[in-house]
Amino acid sequence: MSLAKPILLVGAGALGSSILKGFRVQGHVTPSDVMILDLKPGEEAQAYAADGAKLNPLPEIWHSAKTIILAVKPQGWHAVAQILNGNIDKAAVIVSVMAGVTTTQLKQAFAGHPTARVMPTTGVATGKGVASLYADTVAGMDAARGLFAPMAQTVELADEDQINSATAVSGSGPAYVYAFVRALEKAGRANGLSYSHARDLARGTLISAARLLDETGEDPEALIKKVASPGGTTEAALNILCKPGEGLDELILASVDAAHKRSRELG
Ligand SMILES: NC(=O)C1=CN([C@@H]2O[C@H](COP(=O)(O)OP(=O)(O)OC[C@H]3O[C@@H](n4cnc5c(N)ncnc54)[C@H](O)[C@@H]3O)[C@@H](O)[C@H]2O)C=CC1
Ligand SMILES: O=C(O)[C@@H]1CCC=N1
Repeated sequence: MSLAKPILLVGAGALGSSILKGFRVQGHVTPSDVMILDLKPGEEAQAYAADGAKLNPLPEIWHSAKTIILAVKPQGWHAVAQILNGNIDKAAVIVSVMAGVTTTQLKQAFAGHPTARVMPTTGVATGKGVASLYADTVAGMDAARGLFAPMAQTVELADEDQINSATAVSGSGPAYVYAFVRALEKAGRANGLSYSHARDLARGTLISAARLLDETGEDPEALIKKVASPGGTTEAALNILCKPGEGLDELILASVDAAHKRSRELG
């Protein structure tokens, strides 16, 4: 797994900062390996600069970058491509984490550069994210792996179109899980728990359930059976939550379909 440095990160917002945190946690990229371009650098970008990263360096310096991560919004990336072009090394690998922007579009904007697409989760910040990778060249896939394999469980996609599905399931997925925790917390309060107890119980339930999923490797179905006693409280809840035809399965399917559709539109 080879990762060519220095790295130029364009966009250090929610995801860009998570990537920077993941570099720090895993140590595979150090602040001195990094240049950051951001119009409004936040806390993490500033902390990197304090530790030796170059923050908003002059364009002359961008030429030294061997790997360039594009982490701006899909709506703003054309402006970034215009600014970068002519100021970057022809061999630099372009790694896009942007939803929707296709390899064809990247290659039009960055002619001659190897490219890769990655759909990470913000969980890379802890060194334990999830990332789907797609590249049509060895150089592109090497860069994507080198950046993300140390801080994420990676899935390598052979078909670029599947990155839209990966975006809808895992890129956006953490927000679905947080929405569930929020709903459980609200329901706890509605059922008489104090604010702090409802909060602790909802969060703790997610974290302990996720640990079991991870540590046992068991299917959700088997784990559900271990919680739900026949005729018990869980079954009473699941009869509503998973009501055939109008329960969670249908709601998640419709939600993922909507995200998938939006991912295609963003390109
Ligand atoms: N937030 C997430 O969970 C995920 C986001 N993504 C993708 O990551 C990309 C970034 O998303 P977020 O980090 O959520 O957005 P964000 O809005 O938090 O961050 C974007 C950053 O880009 C900077 N920026 C904008 N225009 C710029 C320019 N011309 N030059 C330099 N910096 C510029 C902004 O100041 C901001 O800090 C998007 O394309 C999104 O599709 C992908 C997977 C997950
Ligand atoms: O909401 C979005 O468009 C981005 C892509 C996946 C997660 N956040």
